[in-house]
Amino acid sequence: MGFIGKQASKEQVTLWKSTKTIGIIGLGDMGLLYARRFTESGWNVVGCDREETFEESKQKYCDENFTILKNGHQVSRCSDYIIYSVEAESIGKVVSLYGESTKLGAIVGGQTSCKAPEVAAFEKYLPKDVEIISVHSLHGPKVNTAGQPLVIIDHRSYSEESRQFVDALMSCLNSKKVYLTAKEHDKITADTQALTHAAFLSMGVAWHATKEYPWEAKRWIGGLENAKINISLRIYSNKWHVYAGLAITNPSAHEQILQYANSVTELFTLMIQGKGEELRKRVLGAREKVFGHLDNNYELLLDDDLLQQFSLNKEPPEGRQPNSHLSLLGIVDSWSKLDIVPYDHIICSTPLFRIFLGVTEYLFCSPNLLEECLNVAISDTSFRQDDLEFTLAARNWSNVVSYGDYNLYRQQFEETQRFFAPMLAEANKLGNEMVKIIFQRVKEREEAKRR
Ligand SMILES: NC(=O)C1=CN([C@@H]2O[C@H](COP(=O)(O)OP(=O)(O)OC[C@H]3O[C@@H](n4cnc5c(N)ncnc54)[C@H](OP(=O)(O)O)[C@@H]3O)[C@@H](O)[C@H]2O)C=CC1
Ligand SMILES: O=C(O)C(=O)Cc1ccc(O)cc1
Repeated sequence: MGFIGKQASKEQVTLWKSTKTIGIIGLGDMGLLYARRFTESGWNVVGCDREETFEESKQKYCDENFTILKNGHQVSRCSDYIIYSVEAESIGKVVSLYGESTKLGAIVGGQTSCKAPEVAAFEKYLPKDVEIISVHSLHGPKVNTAGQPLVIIDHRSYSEESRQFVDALMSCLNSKKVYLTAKEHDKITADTQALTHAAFLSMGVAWHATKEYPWEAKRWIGGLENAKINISLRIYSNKWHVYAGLAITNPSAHEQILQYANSVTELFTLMIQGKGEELRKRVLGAREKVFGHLDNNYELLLDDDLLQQFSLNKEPPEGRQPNSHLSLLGIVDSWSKLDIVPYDHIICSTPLFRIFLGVTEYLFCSPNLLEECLNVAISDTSFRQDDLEFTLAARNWSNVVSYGDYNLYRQQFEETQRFFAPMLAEANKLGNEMVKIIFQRVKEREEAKRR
């Protein structure tokens, strides 16, 4: 579906750059990323953080080429396109504060990860003359925006010119624009992000519970394990509210995280009951449903060798340690039960989701690997305690999300975050490298296909 008939002319964009103002409410990680990228491209940008921190913000951003204003009223009064980039939990409250100050005929959007509460707040608190075109960059603040998906939601635009203006502004990110409705966006992001985060958050809690740094223990060896460890730590190096908001505010996410907890519990139960045949049947059935459509020539996205180099251990042991991979069996079982075909969403996927899919695909589609994993699951007890902790963690995250308890979410997230704190900076560096190399590989492959 096209968002604009045709792009604005160069002259028009130059004129907008000299006459329009872009406002950003919330100069946290994502707001700052946008403010910098827009100013670098020649747009006039103003922004604010919470009013209480105005003096601090002025100091903090004194070397930047955008203007810091006192509060969202001032930003709203003078901006032609305003982006709310605040915590999902407080979007309603923040829009209720500043919405009425929006400049006559301006356009408003937001960066929150779930759009239902965001557009509800816009509809409730913005004057009717204001247009609503929202955005969502499907990546974290430290990822290069080029080539990453950027969702644009035209919820209430009144003219082609407004759409062209937002399109021209967003073009400076060089992201892949994807046009969706708010409802489509929330369903797809639940499918891709909710389960991914539930799995990696649970891994972190399980390692924390056994008081084991996985890169030190000699049991998580090999590329698949490196990917699990790096992504889990990457999530724990972000802010808790990003994951809490995304899961708690999205009703589809609740259902999916609950399914993940159930899948993991049921698979673990089959393991400890020694019901090998039943486990095998269930896992192979799920494989058929999720990966059955891939033909024999399908080239896997990732392999163990590629991921070997990304170990947090300075002297990683050689080889690969077989593992029951409960977290990965659980995800494919959940996709199967929820009728999710993860490939359908690749256009709208975050880097973490793509890596997760790559790792899962590798386990399920490489000859013998899944068989080995099922054998370990049934007959090798060395991962049982970890699998037990993992199951408890998955159920716990599901409970916290379904109760909508932000405080408990924060407490649990930050406890595990503290456990990993000494390694987060290093893990982030390595994770960035991993994301970059994998992204490059995908690009090369797409180019080769086109040739
Ligand atoms: N981080 C990520 O990976 C991604 C996040 N998102 C979404 O983007 C949004 C922002 O996330 P992110 O930048 O990471 O989070 P941050 O916490 O870094 O940024 C949010 C900012 O909004 C500020 N804020 C809160 N209330 C107000 C207010 N009344 N007026 C002005 N500023 C205010 C916060 O200030 P204070 O800290 O003082 O409260 C903070 O600086 C969230 O909804 C998140 O879900 C989307 C894509 C990726
Ligand atoms: O890639 C991921 O899943 C991340 O963890 C980063 C992220 C977090 C929140 C979003 O709304 C979009 C991307």
